[in-house]
Amino acid sequence: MSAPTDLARADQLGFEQFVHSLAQHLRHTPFGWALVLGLSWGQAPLGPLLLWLGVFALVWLPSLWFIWRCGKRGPVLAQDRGVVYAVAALDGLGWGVVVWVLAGLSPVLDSWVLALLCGLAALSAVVYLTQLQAFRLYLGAMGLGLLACVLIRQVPDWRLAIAFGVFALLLLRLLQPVSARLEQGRLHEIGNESLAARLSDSLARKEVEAATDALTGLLNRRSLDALLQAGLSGPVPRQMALLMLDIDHFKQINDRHGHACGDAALRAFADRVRAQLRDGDHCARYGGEEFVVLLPGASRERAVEIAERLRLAVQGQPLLSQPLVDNTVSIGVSVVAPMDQPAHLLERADAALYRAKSEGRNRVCVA
Ligand SMILES: Nc1nc2c(ncn2[C@@H]2O[C@H](COP(=O)(O)OP(=O)(O)OP(=O)(O)O)[C@@H](O)[C@H]2O)c(=O)[nH]1
Repeated sequence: MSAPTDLARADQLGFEQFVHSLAQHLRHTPFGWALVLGLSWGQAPLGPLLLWLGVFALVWLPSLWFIWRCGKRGPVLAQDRGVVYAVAALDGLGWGVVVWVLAGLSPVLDSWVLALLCGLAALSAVVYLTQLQAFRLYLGAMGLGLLACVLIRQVPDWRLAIAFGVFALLLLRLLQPVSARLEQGRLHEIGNESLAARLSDSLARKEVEAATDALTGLLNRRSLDALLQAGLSGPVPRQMALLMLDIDHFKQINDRHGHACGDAALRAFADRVRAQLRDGDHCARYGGEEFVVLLPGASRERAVEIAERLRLAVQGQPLLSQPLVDNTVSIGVSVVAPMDQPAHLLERADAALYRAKSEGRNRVCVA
């Protein structure tokens, strides 16, 4: 069972395909006129033929323009259906009234007119496959010209009118299952599209979840490992510095104000650090109240400068004001050395951090 939105979308898609095909169909109308002129040349009076052609062309030109414009701006079923269907009906009528010009002149011409109308109807079936309602109008308008001629002028023979009617009904009957199958196909296509969009959305969400720390929104340890690995994987490792940050006396926040307050302090700390970094620098939560900042391209001096800036940014303003949480941060700095593996860089920064803690906290130490 398809959702109403899918059905509406399938209808709209069918309509778009129809307008596109109708535009092509109308562009080929002059070939039909040439066929009529060529085959009835010398057998039908030229005056009525040219009059038919002139009037048809007067209707055809604005129809073609409208359908072309509609196709260009993107047809909208609810808005354009009326005019598009009117164009279809006028096109059918244009061909139907050719009977008035050609019928009754000779039995051969009468049969030829019937063959022309049936051939046109069969050719147009492909165009109208997605809009059978419009096809009914087209065939009805065509048949109307024929029927009016038979009723009023008694030409061509009734049998020819009946033959066209039977042919039109058969054609519609044959098209119905094909058209229904096409609609099913469109529904499947739309269903597949929305499924693919949902899957790709959820995959993107899962990828973000797998790469980030849920509490702070920073990169998690897995992403940090991948970044380090990528940074150190070339034959000559890229210049890079690593800062390991640890909030001083963090345990006291939990002990005094509770775990939720500790979480809020971690989030505030993450925001504070993030605000100090440039695009291209990375910040990850390494675990607990330990964070790592990766500074691609940074020298030892630059890394120390940034670490000092981070330290002052934490010291300068309480992490939380209600309740007051005013902790400082200790930072260990390491820079990439030849033959370094990610673990080496982390170990050196950790050792520098340990030194910063043991020397009294709230300071930056370099490995
Ligand atoms: N609220 C909260 N607390 C955490 C989280 N992860 C780790 N902690 C707490 O962080 C505290 C870390 O304490 P310690 O390792 O003793 O370090 P510290 O109190 O910061 O002391 P120093 O690092 O020596 O300055 C522990 O109490 C952990 O329970 C977390 O996600 N949320």
